[in-house]
Amino acid sequence: MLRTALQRFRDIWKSYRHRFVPWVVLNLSKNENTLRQVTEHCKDKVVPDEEVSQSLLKLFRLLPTSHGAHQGDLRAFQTHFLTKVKREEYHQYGGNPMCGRDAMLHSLGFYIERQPSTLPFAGTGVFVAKGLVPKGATVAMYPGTVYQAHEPILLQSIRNSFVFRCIDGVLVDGNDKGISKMVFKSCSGRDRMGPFLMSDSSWLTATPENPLAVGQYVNNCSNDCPANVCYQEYDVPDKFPIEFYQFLPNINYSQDSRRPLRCVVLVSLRDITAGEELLSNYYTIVH
Ligand SMILES: C[S@@+](CC[C@H](N)C(=O)[O-])C[C@H]1O[C@@H](n2cnc3c(N)ncnc32)[C@H](O)[C@@H]1O
Repeated sequence: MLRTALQRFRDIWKSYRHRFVPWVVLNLSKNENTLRQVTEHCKDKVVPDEEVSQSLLKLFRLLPTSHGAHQGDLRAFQTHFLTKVKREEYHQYGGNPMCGRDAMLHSLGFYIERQPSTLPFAGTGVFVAKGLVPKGATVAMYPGTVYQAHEPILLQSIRNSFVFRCIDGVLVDGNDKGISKMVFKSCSGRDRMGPFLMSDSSWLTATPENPLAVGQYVNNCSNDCPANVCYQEYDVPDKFPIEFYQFLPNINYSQDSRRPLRCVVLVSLRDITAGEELLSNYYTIVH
């Protein structure tokens, strides 16, 4: 009897896709209507990965590429590596890349920013500050250090409400303070490819260079305010241009991880207008 109960608990626990412990344990009973139910794994993605790639590349092409490369490296990069499309857009703006906010507005048609949440006692939230987010758009990224299921995260996870769990057990620690911050910076400084950084650590500051990288501040929906965005895992494809890794706000904890870099993006479930707060489902059950 005890074994059956334990088995049942294990099955339910495994089927949770995203969970921010102990938030789930304490609040699920109050917010049962906010559960997202997905019938099969393959139906979990709201938009194909290719669409996510296109949105990211549209934005990254307009961001300043200076950090992580020296002037000489940069010149070489601009001459030899810049893709044709990027070069055209770069020159269209007089060779001056835009600031993150303008780049986002120009490429995606909206920008988002952190502000005090409209929900009681919910701290900081993320809002659409300008423009319109169409349904199915990549609205934000969940930054942080990526731990494979077998890697140790105990110390970093203590009193940390920013540890995001993917269905395959991969964890993303999106805390921008304390030991989590130190771990991200150390991993980010470790990994380089020639002149290029392999990740962006500016999400740890108040002004991230990639303006999408504030997804860790998106709050959970309530019974009265339904979710308007949902999480979606995105494994960076092999063909992703090396020069744009410097804008990805995720890094593997382990240097010898053989898996593609796991990112998590937030995708809009409906059109979202300026002034609205982004709200996700912290609990998704995949049957
Ligand atoms: C991933 S963090 C989100 C960012 C958080 N709002 C902050 O300012 O640090 C998760 C935490 O946000 C708070 N939170 C999220 N959704 C909430 C809601 N609907 N009502 C109250 N608090 C919420 C809880 O404290 C939860 O542990």
